[in-house]
Amino acid sequence: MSSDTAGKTITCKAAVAWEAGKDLVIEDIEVAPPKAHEVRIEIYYTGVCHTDAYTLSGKDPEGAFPIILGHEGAGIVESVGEGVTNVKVGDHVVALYTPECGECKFCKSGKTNLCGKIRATQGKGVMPDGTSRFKCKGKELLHFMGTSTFSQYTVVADISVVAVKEDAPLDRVCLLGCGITTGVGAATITAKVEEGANVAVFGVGCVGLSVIQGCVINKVGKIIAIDVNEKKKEWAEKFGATDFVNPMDLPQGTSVTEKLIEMTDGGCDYTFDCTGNVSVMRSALEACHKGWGTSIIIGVAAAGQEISTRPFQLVTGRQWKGCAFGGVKGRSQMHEFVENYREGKLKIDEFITHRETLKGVNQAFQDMKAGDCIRCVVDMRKM
Ligand SMILES: NC(=O)C1=CN([C@@H]2O[C@H](COP(=O)(O)OP(=O)(O)OC[C@H]3O[C@@H](n4cnc5c(N)ncnc54)[C@H](OP(=O)(O)O)[C@@H]3O)[C@@H](O)[C@H]2O)C=CC1
Ligand SMILES: N[C@@H](CCC(=O)N[C@@H](CSC=O)C(=O)NCC(=O)O)C(=O)O
Ligand SMILES: [Zn+2]
Ligand SMILES: [Zn+2]
Repeated sequence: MSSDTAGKTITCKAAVAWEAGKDLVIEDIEVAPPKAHEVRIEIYYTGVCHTDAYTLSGKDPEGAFPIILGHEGAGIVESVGEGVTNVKVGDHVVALYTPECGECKFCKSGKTNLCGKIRATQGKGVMPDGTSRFKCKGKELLHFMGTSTFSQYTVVADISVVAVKEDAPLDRVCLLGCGITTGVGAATITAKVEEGANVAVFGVGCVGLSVIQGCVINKVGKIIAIDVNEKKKEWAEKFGATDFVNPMDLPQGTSVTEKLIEMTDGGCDYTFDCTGNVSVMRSALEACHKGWGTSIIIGVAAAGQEISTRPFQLVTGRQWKGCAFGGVKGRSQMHEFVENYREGKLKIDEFITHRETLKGVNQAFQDMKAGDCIRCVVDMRKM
């Protein structure tokens, strides 16, 4: 099968971030055809993640402008470049900001999902050959996280895309492109939380709720959710948290760490930071049980922020870890996530609190900051 547009430049709408800290602007952009080992995708739906807002804010050391943000997208393959064998025209796909080449030192290590093949160019906002496929008003636009899903058409490396079953709704499985997979994977793949373990999850957003979901899947014991927003208690409980702590409500002089240690008879087996706040990361580590407790950092902290603790915390057996995309290998493992959703074993629909059209993408960013939004899905084909 081939499309009428194959080999031609496509003009379409995209939300362009011209400058840090400014609203996105809906523009007509030109999207060049995919080169060898590249795939052009018509993006149907995209989620908006806090990492998009983080880069737009100007706090991301890798953030450069003008750029097309977005990394939680799903759509249909419009055309493929020479040598592409893993997807074909018409395939329903999810874009992967953590690619999987299967051949590099990282992919072959069996120890990580991070793939090294295109990380350097991806971080610079260009395709693996060092150039961009996007143009607007004669200017080149940068790619974001190898995906740029805030465009009606995008070009990605073939190792940055995975096909999903056609009956998996694109307006839902787009969220497997980041938040849900990240949280569930952090719990089940990175931490490998076990039955009966005591867990604390700091930050009850899409990522934190997904960690809770992963903990429920693995039948842990206590799941203590911590959030400064009282409204998140209901959300945490809906997803299976057994307890909720609002650090603002603790008696004067009691820290959240002390509270968690008291609630778990000496500390948690696993804690997860899903806030991106470095002082929360410290509390999460120090709430771990002496001798074996492990804390997983998921949240993305701004440029210049650093974590600290007394080395004694690690000397006495607590471990600090972190993961990107939950430790999930997108091309090998996405299928399992989609199947679990199709079989009713993985929640996705429940995360969608807001929907916007492409024109409403700035509203989606506002929604995200309002505190009552878990995920907003943008319909890229509606203006
Ligand atoms: N490593 C990775 O691969 C990935 C990392 N991320 C990162 O993960 C983080 C979470 O993402 P997401 O779930 O979408 O974000 P959300 O903002 O939706 O969730 C974070 C939650 O943490 C709460 N919070 C803020 N400060 C504190 C605090 N001091 N103590 C307890 N809770 C607090 C927020 O409350 P309030 O609503 O009041 O602000 C909010 O409810 C972000 O930093 C994001 O960039 C996301 C995806 C992938
Ligand atoms: N560019 C930032 C780092 C941002 C970051 O950590 N991104 C995560 C995914 S967050 C998704 O919403 C990630 O994949 N990290 C691994 C990587 O290789 O980028 C900075 O420079 O601080
Ligand atoms: Zn994300
Ligand atoms: Zn690789």
